[in-house]
Amino acid sequence: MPNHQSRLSGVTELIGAKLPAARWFAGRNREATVTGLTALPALTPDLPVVSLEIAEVRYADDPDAMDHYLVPLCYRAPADPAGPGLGIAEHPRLGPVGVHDATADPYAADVLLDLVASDRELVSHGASLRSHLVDGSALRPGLPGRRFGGEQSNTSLMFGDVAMLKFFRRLEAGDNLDIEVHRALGGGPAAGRIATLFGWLDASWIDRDGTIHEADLAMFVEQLPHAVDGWDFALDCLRRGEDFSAYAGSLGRALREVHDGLLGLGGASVRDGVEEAAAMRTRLGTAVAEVDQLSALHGALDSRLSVLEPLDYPAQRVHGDFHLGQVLMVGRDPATRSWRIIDFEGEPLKSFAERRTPDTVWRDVAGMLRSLDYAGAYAIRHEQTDSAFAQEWVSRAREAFVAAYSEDGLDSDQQRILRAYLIDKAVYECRYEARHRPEWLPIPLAALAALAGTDDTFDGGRK
Ligand SMILES: Nc1ncnc2c1ncn2[C@@H]1O[C@H](COP(=O)(O)OP(=O)(O)O)[C@@H](O)[C@H]1O
Ligand SMILES: O=P(O)(O)O[C@H]1O[C@H](CO)[C@@H](O[C@H]2O[C@H](CO)[C@@H](O)[C@H](O)[C@H]2O)[C@H](O)[C@H]1O
Repeated sequence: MPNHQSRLSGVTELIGAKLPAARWFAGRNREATVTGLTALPALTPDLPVVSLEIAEVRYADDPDAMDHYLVPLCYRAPADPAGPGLGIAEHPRLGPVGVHDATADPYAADVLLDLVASDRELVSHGASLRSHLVDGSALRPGLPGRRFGGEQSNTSLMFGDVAMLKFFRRLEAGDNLDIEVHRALGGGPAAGRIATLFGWLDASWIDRDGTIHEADLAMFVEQLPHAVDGWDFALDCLRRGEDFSAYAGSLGRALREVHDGLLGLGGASVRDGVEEAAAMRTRLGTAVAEVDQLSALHGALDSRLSVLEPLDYPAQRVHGDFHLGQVLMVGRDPATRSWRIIDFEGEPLKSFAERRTPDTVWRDVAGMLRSLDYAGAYAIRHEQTDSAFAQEWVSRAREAFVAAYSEDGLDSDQQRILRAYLIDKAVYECRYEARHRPEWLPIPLAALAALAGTDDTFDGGRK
């Protein structure tokens, strides 16, 4: 066994006990065990020791499956004034230590900034940790680090008002999709639609079986100024009674520019309508098995998907999980503020291989149309917004988004394709809501009831 392997039953057990409750742990509803914890080369020689560690996770329901999660730690003396952190554990080299979450530790934040602000490789016992600096021009020494407090599925550190370091929690073997897209679009015509990439961290390590693993660990980007999440921005408009169509139009143009840029990442291919309809039917079947309320719509939705079968249509790299939470309105001045698109990691319920496969741009268009519908439905259900106003708000926003995205409007095939992807997205949402937020399930269910109707086309904004 390579001796960089932590072999810390104490620390491994402690992390194993904490992991199931972590916001970022995707296996919360499964019986999961941390079967190993591998320390990458330490970032500091003496206590406090900052150490990025990789937890190997296995599942009782699928013994062949294994995930790797990134766990940034900071070991401190047990009597350190910072307290015990996650708990005290026995470290084989350091002895008893307080095990702290490095993403919540100001000293660790300084050390991490120092790492990402340089081009460096640290090597120890067959494991390697590398920082790649692409653009350090905005960085200043001593930028204070703090953990980002907003909603997210990974964990980010903010440095001053300049930079953001996003740690990917569930690691993907090889290149991370988000970094790949930011690298590919940076410097090109769509660069203004995304955050500037400052750099990234990657690593390789050897597990107990001698298998070599490689993964990207973190993305270091520009902190977008005065950024408001598109979901909050849209709901504020609804609350103020403000029309969203101009914002939706600029969002449509932004998506179009990003899609044009993404074409350069892997090029164009073709999606086979027969295969895609079959894949959507499989996903529908899975959702029906998980969500009882869907069974009444199963037959009608299944037959609506046949619309794809005679069609072959272009595919390329896309965003994959495009909704209002994945766009930020940036800037304070209403005259100059504009949209940025973030988080190109794709749908969390898909495998990494599926997320990388070229897809149709209509998946992203459908995602945003569904999201606009969600905003209106949420306002009606949870904020007592007038129903007629909210429905009109949604229709106008959806029409403006599609019109700006497509410039010349949709031909009849595109309308049919879009309709099928609206169904597929709402089916996905039913699974997502049933698992995470059952009280929101009526929103995609209502959309599916409308989409199960007999019309095969996308009727402007209304369905
Ligand atoms: N470059 C950025 N600048 C400022 N805030 C950002 C930036 N990127 C993301 N955020 C904030 O972080 C939140 C989560 O980002 P996201 O990339 O979706 O993370 P995750 O994949 O972990 O869910 C966003 O909704 C936004 O509020
Ligand atoms: O965690 P991610 O941002 O990758 O996306 C997941 O969570 C989203 C909810 O936070 C979920 O989006 C659904 O709810 C949104 C409102 O909260 C709505 O705007 C989206 O249209 C709707 O799909 C997303 O599907 C899921 O992948």
